[in-house]
Amino acid sequence: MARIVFDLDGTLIDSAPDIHAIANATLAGIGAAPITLAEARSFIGNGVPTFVARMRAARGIPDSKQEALTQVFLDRYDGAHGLTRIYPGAERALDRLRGDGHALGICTNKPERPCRAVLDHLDLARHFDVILGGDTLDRRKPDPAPLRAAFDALPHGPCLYVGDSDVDAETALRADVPFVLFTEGYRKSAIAELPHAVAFDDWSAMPGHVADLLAQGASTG
Ligand SMILES: O=C(O)COP(=O)(O)O
Ligand SMILES: [Mg+2]
Repeated sequence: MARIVFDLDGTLIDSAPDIHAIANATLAGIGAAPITLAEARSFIGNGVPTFVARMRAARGIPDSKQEALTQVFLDRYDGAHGLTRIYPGAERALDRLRGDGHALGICTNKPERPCRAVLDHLDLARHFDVILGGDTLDRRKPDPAPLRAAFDALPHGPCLYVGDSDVDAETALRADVPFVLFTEGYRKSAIAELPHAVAFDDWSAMPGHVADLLAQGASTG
């Protein structure tokens, strides 16, 4: 039985529309022009402070506004799940993986409170034995510490990390665990440029890939 840890935004859920909406509400609060959904998607992956810094840079907003904008953004984040959708097939895949006896966890750069709020809203929290957000520890991905902490909280077994982004690929590499890449999320690089043990674009095929990987022994205990 394996320990399988998942990224959240762009991996299990398409949350960019909600993040886009709170970004634009935050910008509107200071009379700044909105960003596009494509821009919002491209700013996701390194946590809220980096998202806000990228958003400011895109609209020429000075560094002096970083802290205040981050606070406004965070204040809106807990309730930001009305536009978020689970990727087709992802919930069945989680059911199947749990049915196969694997222990599941979350390691995301989304702050822990909005992470737990959206998982509760979508009734996904019950699948996970450990949840680490971007602010749970004092370091976030691509630092491997949160991913290692997630694996440490699960019963011993081979480890896999499932994510969608360049940040996730780097985190897995630095934590020395095989990376399973979901190709339909918010990655910036080409698939071939991201180190991965296996890539998939359809969640219904994902548990089969996991079974194959584990059978090959391409995982660490
Ligand atoms: O909040 C972010 O920037 C990204 O979140 P993720 O780690 O779940 O992709
Ligand atoms: Mg992601």
